[in-house]
Amino acid sequence: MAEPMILDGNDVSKRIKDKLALQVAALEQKGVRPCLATILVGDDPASATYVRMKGNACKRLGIESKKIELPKETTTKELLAVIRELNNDSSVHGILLQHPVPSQIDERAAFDEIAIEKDVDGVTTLGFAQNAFGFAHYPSCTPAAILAILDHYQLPIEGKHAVVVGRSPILGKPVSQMLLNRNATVTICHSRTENVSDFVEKADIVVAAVGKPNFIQGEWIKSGAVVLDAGYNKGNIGDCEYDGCAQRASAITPVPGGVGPVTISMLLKHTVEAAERSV
Ligand SMILES: Nc1nc2c(c(=O)[nH]1)N[C@@H](CN(C=O)c1ccc(C(=O)N[C@@H](CCC(=O)O)C(=O)O)cc1)CN2
Repeated sequence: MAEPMILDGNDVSKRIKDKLALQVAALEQKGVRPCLATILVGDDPASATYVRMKGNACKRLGIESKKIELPKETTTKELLAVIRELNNDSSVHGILLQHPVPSQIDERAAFDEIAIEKDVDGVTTLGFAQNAFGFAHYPSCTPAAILAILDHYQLPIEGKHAVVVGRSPILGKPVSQMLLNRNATVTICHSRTENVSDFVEKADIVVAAVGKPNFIQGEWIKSGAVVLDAGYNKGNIGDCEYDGCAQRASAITPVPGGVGPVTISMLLKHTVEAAERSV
C-alpha cells in the first residue's frame, strides 16, 4: 500500500482558529469578549494539563477564560451550586466541566446542570439528544473534531461503513450519531463486543475511541480505510498501533497532532458562537 495521507490536526486546528480570530475581532467591535469558564475538580495531572491547554488556547485567541479549581473532596451539591452561578453570570458564554470528576460526584447531574446555551462542550443530555437528531448547536468537541477533519480533507462519509470502537457519552456514542446523520452505515463496538477485529476489518472508516493504548492492530485495518484515532492515553499514545495501521490505511490521524488539537479548536469555536448568539 502507498504511504497514507497524514491527517494533520495541527493544520486543521490552525485554519479553524484563523477564522475564529476574525469572529473574535468582530465581537470586540460590538463590545463583547467571548468567555469560557473551565471547571477542574481535584488534582488529576492529565486533566489539569488539558484545562491549562484550553486556557492557553483561549488566551492566544483573545477569549477570556475564567478558571475555577475545586478541591477533590467537592460534593455534587457544591459543584452544582458553582455551575448554577456560572449559568447566571451573563459575562460567561460557555462552561466546560473537565471529565473525569472524582468518583463521589454525580457527573451526569453536574453536566446536566449546565445551561444548554452555555453547553459548548456538548455534554448535557439535551445537547446529546439534539446532536442525535442532527440539530445541536454544540456537539461534543472530539466528535465535532473528527467530522471537521473528515470534511477538511473531503473524505466521503455517505454510504461508507464506519466502525466506532467505544461508546462513551462524550465520544463513541455522539460520533456514531453524527456519522449516521451523514448517511454512513455505523457499527459500534464496545467492551462486550466479541471479536472486535471481525468488525474493524470491514470498516471503510475506523474511529478509535477505546481509551486503551495501541488497541487497534494494523492487521485489522482494511486496505484503504480511513483511520481516526481519538485516543489520548498516557505518554501521548493513541488507541491505534500507528505503524501497522498506517501501512494499510489510505489516511490516518497521528497522535499527537491529530484529533486532539482540533478538539480544543472546536471548544473555542463553540464558545465564540455562544458569544455571537448572546448579542
Ligand atoms: N469535558 C471534557 N472532558 C474531556 C474531554 C472533552 O472533550 N471534554 N476530552 C478528553 C481530553 N481532552 C480534553 O479535555 C483532550 C486531550 C488531548 C488533547 C490534545 O490536544 N492532545 C495533544 C497532545 C497533548 C500534549 O502535547 O500533551 C495531541 O493529541 O496532539 C486535547 C484535548 C478528556 N476529558
